[in-house]
Amino acid sequence: HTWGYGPHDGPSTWIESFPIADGLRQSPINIIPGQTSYDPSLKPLKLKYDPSNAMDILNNGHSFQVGFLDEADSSTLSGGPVSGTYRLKQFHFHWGARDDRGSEHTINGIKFPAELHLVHWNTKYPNFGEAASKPDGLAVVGVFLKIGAANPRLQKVLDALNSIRTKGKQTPFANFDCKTVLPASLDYWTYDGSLTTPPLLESVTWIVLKEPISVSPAQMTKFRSLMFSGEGEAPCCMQDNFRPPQALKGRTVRRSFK
Ligand SMILES: NS(=O)(=O)c1ccco1
Ligand SMILES: [Zn+2]
Repeated sequence: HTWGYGPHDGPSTWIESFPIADGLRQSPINIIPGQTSYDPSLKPLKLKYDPSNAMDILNNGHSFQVGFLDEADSSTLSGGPVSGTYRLKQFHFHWGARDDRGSEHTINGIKFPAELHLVHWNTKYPNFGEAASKPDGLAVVGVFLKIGAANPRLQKVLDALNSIRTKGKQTPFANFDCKTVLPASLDYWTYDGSLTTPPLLESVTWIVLKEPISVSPAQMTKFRSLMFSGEGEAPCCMQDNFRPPQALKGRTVRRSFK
């Protein structure tokens, strides 16, 4: 019985197998900008991505993810709220069945149609798996998508979805520069949180960008053309694969901008 996003295996049931679901630093959260604190000691985010590190694109039955070669410090995150160097492992998205929902983080209760997560692990640990179990092990950059003009920078990813329609399908995905999907501004909110999918490990320094990137309704339809289900199973559209906001439990959300 694996987890999912449906009525019988969705976010409200995850606590049964993953008791940390009710922990002190769970993600996502609702960000209330008026209640965040500007921290002048926060450094600018330093992101360096090597397009040749892009390896493959996979439908894992919960989302799709683009995987990166992480054997060297060629695609890294440093600066911002973290110390040390974090290597890019993968990026993926969360989205809704309709344009009025889909993001995991919310701003003043507002949901965006989708949210991009770029997942990085701290090189003080030997690999992603080890890092994922440490309180400073991971750093995830979250980028909101908002409905607007078609985003040409997403097209290469969207075109690859035709090859990974069902759960477990994977195909090569080479030469992709993640910088091209980021917004102009790297202003961010940051807080201590967790993975937003099981095992919900409390190892993530969240870095949520203030500026969204655009996506068109037609491009959103392409996201929704993926399947949670495997080939030959009853088709079940991949949509609403987001966890709702979790309790802040006393945490402070800092911002890098005035
Ligand atoms: N959604 S997320 O970025 O917190 C994540 C990465 C791996 C598992 O869950
Ligand atoms: Zn995610």
